[in-house]
Amino acid sequence: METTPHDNADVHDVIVVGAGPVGQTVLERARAAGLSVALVERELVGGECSYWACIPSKALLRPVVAVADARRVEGASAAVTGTVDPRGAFARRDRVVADWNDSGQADNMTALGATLVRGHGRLVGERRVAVEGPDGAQHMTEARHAVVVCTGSGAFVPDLPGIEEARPWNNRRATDSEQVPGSLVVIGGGGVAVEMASAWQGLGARVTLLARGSALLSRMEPFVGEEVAHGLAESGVDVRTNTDVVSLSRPDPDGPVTVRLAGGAELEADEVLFATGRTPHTDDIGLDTVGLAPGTWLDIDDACRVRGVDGGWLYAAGDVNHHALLTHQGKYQARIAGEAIGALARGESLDTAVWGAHATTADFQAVPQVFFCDPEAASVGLTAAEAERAGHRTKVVDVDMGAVPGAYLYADGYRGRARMVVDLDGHHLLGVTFVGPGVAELLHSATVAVAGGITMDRLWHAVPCFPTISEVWLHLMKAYRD
Ligand SMILES: Cc1cc2nc3c(=O)[nH]c(=O)nc-3n(C[C@H](O)[C@H](O)[C@H](O)COP(=O)(O)OP(=O)(O)OC[C@H]3O[C@@H](n4cnc5c(N)ncnc54)[C@H](O)[C@@H]3O)c2cc1C
Ligand SMILES: NC(=O)c1ccc[n+]([C@@H]2O[C@H](COP(=O)([O-])OP(=O)(O)OC[C@H]3O[C@@H](n4cnc5c(N)ncnc54)[C@H](O)[C@@H]3O)[C@@H](O)[C@H]2O)c1
Repeated sequence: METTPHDNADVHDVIVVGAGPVGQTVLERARAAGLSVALVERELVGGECSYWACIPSKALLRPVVAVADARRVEGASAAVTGTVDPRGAFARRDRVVADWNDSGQADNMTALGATLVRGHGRLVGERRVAVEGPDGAQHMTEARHAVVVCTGSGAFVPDLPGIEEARPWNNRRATDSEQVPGSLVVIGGGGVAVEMASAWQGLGARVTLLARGSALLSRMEPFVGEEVAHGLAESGVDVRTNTDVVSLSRPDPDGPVTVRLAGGAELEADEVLFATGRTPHTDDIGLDTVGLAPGTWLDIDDACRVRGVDGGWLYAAGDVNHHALLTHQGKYQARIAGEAIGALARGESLDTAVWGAHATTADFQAVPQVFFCDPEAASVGLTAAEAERAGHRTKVVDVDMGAVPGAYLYADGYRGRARMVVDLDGHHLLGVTFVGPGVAELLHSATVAVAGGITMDRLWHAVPCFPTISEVWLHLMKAYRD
């Protein structure tokens, strides 16, 4: 590493701000391209995903879904004699988040050859990042080639009357809590709401879910929200759609919270969780010093370069660009960005053609998503409505998964649905959706088919094993051809 003569800034090829899964992946690809990298992190190496989102939420859901699965199998159900043990679930959760200690992940980053700089990073003009350390000291860094913003997102909580007094949970308390509240009101109808309602009901809370829209998981096919609402209700969750929260209060700090609804009704609960979306971590990262508006999602081109910044040195990957707020999709963008930075550093030009090495094409055509509630919901690509809006001529094929032998062997009275959306001009899949127990691991087959543009004639030759749930593909293909 060298330093600039005028202000002793440390010079690296690449500076990555934010060491969540996305920043870590940029680092890995940049190192693979032979570039030196500084990784700036203000909190925990591993980000929201490792400590307060994907990992702990799935750790809390797994025992709940495992017990629900066993209860659906005659013979096995007799072995389920009690409820989920929250202490065991919390202990397992604590283990998988390494007790919120990031030394293992930090060591992995330095083992890759990165310089880890602890502190809050802010852009200071072109290719420069000032890092304010935990002790308040400023450390200046400068990049030869690129700065990559991977600062992620935080919970968005609406500014309702009484919100502060109510001390609501957000995704952090919903994933790191050590106690099961007697009752919990969950506000929202997206992924965090349905997963956390599933988890906390299974852990023993009485959960009420309040969604302001008419459906849950409204970005997926409409039948998904219906099936998930049915599953939540079966597990005991009180699901209410078309319900607007107007104010909250908790007059006694140790007492219950009151949630007031439009129309005048009130609900009382031990805790209230806002699962109402995300806000980008861009309000205090020096965007104004490079001509961008603080607090906004960062608009990027195909290779993840931030639009509106001259010179193409500023990149943004992960939640912060708002393409798809998912770890795997952010890591995909990170791989593309890392490869692009490496190619440009070698003096090569970029391949930003559709599905090219430096284009995030999958962000637009093949984003896979799984919600790990009970039942699981999984989709990739376009819904039927999205395909129609985009002007495709389509055939939509639906099947009842309960008729698939692998499914009815998996669970008695298996309840699930699948849909594929076929492009009638290209004869390939635009989107696939599954909802039902155990469908999460089916999804990658659909992702390969959608991203690969595999024709329906060739897909007819992809034989799913008997009797797996994957035979749903055969049912879909037969329904399509017949
Ligand atoms: C409850 C919940 C469950 C989820 N489950 C899933 C799931 O199962 N699967 C999935 O794919 N996605 C899931 N997501 C979404 C997933 O968590 C995000 O898409 C993912 O964390 C994005 O990764 P990231 O690296 O962009 O950001 P983050 O994980 O948010 O990491 C950003 C990092 O940047 C650091 N940082 C921020 N600002 C600065 C600064 N100025 N200087 C230095 N460091 C900074 C932060 O401290 C943080 O460590 C879930 C989200 C939630 C809320
Ligand atoms: N398994 C997974 O992959 C997984 C799990 C959870 C979350 N995530 C991702 O994390 C991101 C955040 O999830 P999320 O569920 O918080 O956001 P979301 O955007 O998916 O859903 C937000 C919900 O809150 C509602 N809402 C928004 N403002 C509101 C208000 N003022 N009052 C009442 N309701 C309001 C919306 O109508 C919507 O139902 C999503 O992009 C999601 O994909 C992924």
